[in-house]
Amino acid sequence: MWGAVVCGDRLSLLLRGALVVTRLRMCSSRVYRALKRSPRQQETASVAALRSIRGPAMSLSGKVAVVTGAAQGLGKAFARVLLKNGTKVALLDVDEDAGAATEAALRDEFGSDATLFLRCDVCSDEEMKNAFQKTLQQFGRLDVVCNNAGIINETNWQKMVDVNLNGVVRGTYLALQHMKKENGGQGGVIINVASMAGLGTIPAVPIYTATKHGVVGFSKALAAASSAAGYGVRINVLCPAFVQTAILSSMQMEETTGQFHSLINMVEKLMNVHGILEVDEVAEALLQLLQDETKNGAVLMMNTKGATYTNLPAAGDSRPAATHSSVVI
Ligand SMILES: NC(=O)c1ccc[n+]([C@@H]2O[C@H](COP(=O)([O-])OP(=O)(O)OC[C@H]3O[C@@H](n4cnc5c(N)ncnc54)[C@H](O)[C@@H]3O)[C@@H](O)[C@H]2O)c1
Ligand SMILES: CCCCC[C@H](O)/C=C/C=C\C=C\C=C\[C@@H](O)[C@@H](O)CCCC(=O)O
Repeated sequence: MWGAVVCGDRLSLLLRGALVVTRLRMCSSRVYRALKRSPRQQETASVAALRSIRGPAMSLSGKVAVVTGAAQGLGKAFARVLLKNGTKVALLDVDEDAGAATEAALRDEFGSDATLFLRCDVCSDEEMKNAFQKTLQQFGRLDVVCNNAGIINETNWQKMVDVNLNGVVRGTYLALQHMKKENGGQGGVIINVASMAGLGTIPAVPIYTATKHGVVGFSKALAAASSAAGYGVRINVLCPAFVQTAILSSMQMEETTGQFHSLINMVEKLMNVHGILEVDEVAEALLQLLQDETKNGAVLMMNTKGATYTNLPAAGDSRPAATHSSVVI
């Protein structure tokens, strides 16, 4: 009889252990790879690769962005890379303390007028609407929206669906409302953060997997609609593999009875295959999706081996999905 067994501490201890073992293994192999290449070669390879496939570049200087889930982790790294490129950033997050601390740190680094923290739950229509309004009041325009907030909680899966999928839909539609040209907006770009779990599957977290597949499908469909309607808004998806942030250690996993170790082993195997990225590496990929004006409906997946655009079929394209494009960064 299928039933869910909440594994709680034992499972998270096992996973933390797997994370530590994997990280040590990955560190040693990444150190080995890094040592094999000189710093210049390493720098050249990564910067040239990122630039080599970029189309005409959108300037970020003087632009305004909203980033959800910006108090820590990937969202904080996204906010920082945008600020480094001259963008003003509204930091939206439900965690008031972390958000205020991140705002203070980023103001110290980029100036008091560069960023604004707004406590905001992406599950709330009212709070999201108000946060977008306050962003426009503060900075006068809106050019970039990164719907990044997300959680992993297979126990309270309804909440996870609300944050990971409904929150992305809410942020995307608010972005369109303020940016699309038919409403008097200047156009812009939306980056929705999915995961490689949105392109394949992680059996240990089936509902998380579903939310990320939903983000990919929604974003690609709306990108095609935006293009057809002439909104002037590009919509792209970022699908990182594992990244060193709090989400991995904070998750509560519920799983079917009797497959405990096999599910954990699958996650550990995926970690070995994909490695564990640093947040700044993913932030560089975000820049590419933002600035490459040829990218609309693009899905950029990345792990420690590099980044690849996947060729998921566009709307109306009946050909089978060829998952990988030729370019690897
Ligand atoms: N870390 C990874 O391995 C990984 C891999 C692929 C994709 N992702 C995705 O990246 C995104 C960011 O995750 P992270 O790894 O930085 O996690 P994180 O836990 O470090 O940061 C997530 C942030 O979102 C905020 N948040 C959570 N619920 C919210 C809500 N209802 N409203 C507003 N803010 C909320 C949290 O307070 C936190 O600051 C998520 O969508 C996650 O699914 C993470
Ligand atoms: C229990 C850990 C949850 C971590 C969630 C976070 O989003 C990290 C995900 C990291 C990697 C996921 C990899 C999934 C890989 C396989 O599903 C693979 O089939 C994907 C293939 C995609 C493709 O080639 O197009």
